[in-house]
Order: sequence, then C-alpha cells, then structure tokens
Amino acid sequence: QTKPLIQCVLDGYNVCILAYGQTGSGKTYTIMGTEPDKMGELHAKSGLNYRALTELFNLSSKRKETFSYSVSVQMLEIYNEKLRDLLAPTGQTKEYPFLRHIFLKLADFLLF
Ligand SMILES: Nc1ncnc2c1ncn2[C@@H]1O[C@H](COP(=O)(O)OP(=O)(O)OP(=O)(O)O)[C@@H](O)[C@H]1O
Repeated sequence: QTKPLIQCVLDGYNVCILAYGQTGSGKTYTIMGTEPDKMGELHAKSGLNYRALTELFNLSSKRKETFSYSVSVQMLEIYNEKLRDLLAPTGQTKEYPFLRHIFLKLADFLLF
C-alpha cells in the first residue's frame, strides 16, 4: 500500500515507488489511472500518482502549523537507454550522464 509511504516522505525518509513488469502488464494503468483527474478530487479510476500527490498535499496541509514543506517535480523518460527530461522546453534536450548510469545499474539489478 502506498499511503503510509507518503507519510514517510513527509517524515524525512526517501521513498521510491517503482512499477516493474513486462509490457502490457498494467504499469501505466496502475500509475496513471484511466480517467482525467480534477484538482483535489479522487475517483475510482484515479492512478497511483494522483492518489500519492493528493495524500502528500493533504498531509502537508494538516501539518502546516508545524512544518513548511517544499515540493518539486521532475519527469524523466528512459527510452532506448537514453534519458530525456519530459518537462524541458520543446527542442531543448538535456543529458544526465550521472542519472543515466544509476538508472541503467537499477535496470541491470532488476533484470538479472
Ligand atoms: N487491472 C486492469 N484492469 C483492466 N485493464 C487493465 C488493467 N491493467 C491493465 N489493463 C489494460 O491493459 C492494457 C495494457 O496496460 P498498460 O498500458 O498499463 O501496460 P504497461 O505495463 O504500461 O505496458 P508497456 O510496458 O508496454 O508500456 C491497457 O489497455 C490497460 O487499460
């Protein structure tokens, strides 16, 4: 279950949620959901990413008298062993040799 992991993040721990499986096994379905989300509203077909972010903001809002959190987002894609920044302005590509190395090591670890 993902929900307790969100509390761990806000308590200062590092968390990684990884969808892993063969093609067509439902990774995108699980992470992205199947219907568009509206700000602040979960529905039966919301994906794990939106559920996790909703919990993150709900919990940080509950703690706002005590803690101030800073949230940032990166979206990267690995395709054909190349790492791409999906939020970079169009036409601008960035190379992440260090991150690429980590991702490839992780892929090696998971596959063999
Ligand atoms: N639990 C589920 N219930 C109903 N349909 C599902 C479920 N999981 C996956 N599907 C359907 O199966 C198909 C493949 O799922 P999905 O695209 O999520 O796989 P994937 O693991 O992301 O594949 P790939 O690695 O090729 O990107 C989609 O049409 C998706 O809607």
